Amino acid sequence: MTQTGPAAPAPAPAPALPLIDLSPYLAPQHPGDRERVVEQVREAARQHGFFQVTGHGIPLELQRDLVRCMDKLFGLPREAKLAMSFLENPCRRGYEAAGMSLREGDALPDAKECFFLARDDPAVELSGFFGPNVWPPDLPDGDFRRPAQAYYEHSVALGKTVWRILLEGLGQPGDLVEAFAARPVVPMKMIRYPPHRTVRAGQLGIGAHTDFGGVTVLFQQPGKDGLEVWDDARAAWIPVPALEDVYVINCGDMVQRWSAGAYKSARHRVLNKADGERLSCATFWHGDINASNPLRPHDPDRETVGQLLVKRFRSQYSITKEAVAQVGLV
Ligand SMILES: O=C(O)CCC(=O)C(=O)O
Ligand SMILES: [Fe+2]
Repeated sequence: MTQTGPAAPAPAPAPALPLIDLSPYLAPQHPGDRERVVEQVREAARQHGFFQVTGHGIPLELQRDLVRCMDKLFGLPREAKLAMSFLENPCRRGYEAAGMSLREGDALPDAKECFFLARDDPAVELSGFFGPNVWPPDLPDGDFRRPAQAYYEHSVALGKTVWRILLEGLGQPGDLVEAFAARPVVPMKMIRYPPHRTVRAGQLGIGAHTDFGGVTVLFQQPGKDGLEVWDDARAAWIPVPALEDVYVINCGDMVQRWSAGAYKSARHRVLNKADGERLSCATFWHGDINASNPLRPHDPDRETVGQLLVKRFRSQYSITKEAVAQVGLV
């Protein structure tokens, strides 16, 4: 007779990030709709620093245009991409080749390649915080520039909405976001991860890191999984599925610091799990360069967005003396 012991415990369900519908906040139908969303976001940002959103207001057609834009851009010959190098650009707009980002502690640099853009201002101002974008000369405006800009504006609007919700979550008037958004610094990064089989053993798409600034609005190409978020409570990575029309939102270090830890800046990384390449696009909504902490307006620390950005980048890139002076750092 075979003895059957107690049934093995069922494996714990894979943890998942909260999925929040923003539409009751953007277009409330019932009393309490907005408050409920604010509460959901506050809890998710407290516990994980990351959450997924639907009902976000970015049209699906624009998301599809964005994928086409990225396909065309990263499909250009290597020389054409290198001719747009962000290292040659006073505003750090343009192309970053694979292998250029190495994080402290990682053995190998990131496998990803990127393309940076932001609002297309006519002239370089504030030593490169604002200025013109780089546009690929070989791609017609209708194939890249126009759809990329339209997408950019929508992702900027979503970032601002999330900031408003985060403010309300800490009991601040949502309208504080208007001064904070007077002329916000919002870089956008298009990213292509090569197929996993082509990268070296141990090389990550993007190594584990926290985002340094405000709110990140992340588009993932549908079906191209790879993003993982560190969960302190379980001491494990949470995989984040790449779902159509679902955005990932996360808080950066500035938000964690300015909220006195009420909102978390969580570590995350990308290991391309898709068969082929993986595309994503991150919009980093930092805030007005001269604004200080809107999450706790009585914070005695009056450090500004510009000062934090310069401090962060000074160690990484060659920030000019003028930029340091312009944000009031010596
Ligand atoms: O590509 C992704 O899914 C995440 C990208 C990311 O974490 C970043 O660019 O900071
Ligand atoms: Fe990130």
